[in-house]
Amino acid sequence: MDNLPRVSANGNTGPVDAALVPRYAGAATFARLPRLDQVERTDVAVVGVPFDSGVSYRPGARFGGNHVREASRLLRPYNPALDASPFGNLQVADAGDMAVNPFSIHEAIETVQQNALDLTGGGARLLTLGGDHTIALPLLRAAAERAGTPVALLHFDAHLDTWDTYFGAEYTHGTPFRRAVEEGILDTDALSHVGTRGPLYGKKDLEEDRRFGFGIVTSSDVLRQGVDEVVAKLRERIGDRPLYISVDIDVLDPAHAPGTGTPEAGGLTSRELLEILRGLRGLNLVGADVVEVAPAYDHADITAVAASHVAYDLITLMGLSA
Ligand SMILES: N=C(N)NCCCC(=O)O
Ligand SMILES: [Zn+2]
Ligand SMILES: [Zn+2]
Repeated sequence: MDNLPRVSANGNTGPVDAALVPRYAGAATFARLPRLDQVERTDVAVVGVPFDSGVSYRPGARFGGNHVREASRLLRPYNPALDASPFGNLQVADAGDMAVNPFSIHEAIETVQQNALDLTGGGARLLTLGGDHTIALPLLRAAAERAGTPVALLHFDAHLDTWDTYFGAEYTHGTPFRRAVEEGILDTDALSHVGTRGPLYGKKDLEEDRRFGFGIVTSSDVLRQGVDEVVAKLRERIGDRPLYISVDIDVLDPAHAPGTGTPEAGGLTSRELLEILRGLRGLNLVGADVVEVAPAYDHADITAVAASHVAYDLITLMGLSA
């Protein structure tokens, strides 16, 4: 362990104390937490996947993880919205980045799956910072293997990501959830998209998506029904199943998340997204990701700040899980 003063509780090594070491000093780990090699056990591992070879439009999400880590320096140890101290309830550590091959999507997918299994071997849960949405497939494979059963999926995104192929390619950022359904790793009674909007290729996209078992809460549903009604519907659909949450940051309106590769107008506010997440307290959250942060299109770290808070609330939820 380094000799930096940390905010620690319940035997868990916490973030470097911002009252004693300026929060902008030193190399960035998520929320200034210890690295994985600095702790003896881990309840939640935060890991980056610097991979964006699966994108269909603007690249750059390979730089997302470190951009979110930099923006996460301002996170504080107590989360009043959930009345919890996530880094005191759990040992959370930053596992660094997976060494994924940028020239072979197939090999990258294998690496993500294997690294996810390695990191969760001792019972830790994973919070992954993307990377493009392709990586959700191997992360779901690992989550289902660890859960020993297909998992429920709550998918926040402007897009369905249940398309079939692009240029004949099966593994892209627009196709992970179709592949996951085909592979039988998702519990098809408990699949939800939230925040969906924008033009599609055709009505067939929605028909196929429904056939796979997905329920959709569109971005306008969130506006018209409100957060509480949406949360109640999601909770009912998920029940006590092992749950994986995948957050494509483009679920947010481009005003709240400009730094992403396939932006769509009319999205959620960061407040709406955080409020929905906070309504999920007590569910059996087994893993989560925040993907598609592309710093080259970000301004004033707007997207990275939102993503870091989403990751923080997801970790808090892991500490409040059933
Ligand atoms: N951002 C994600 N994950 N998918 C977007 C795919 C949109 C498209 O190329 O049609
Ligand atoms: Zn998307
Ligand atoms: Zn997506």
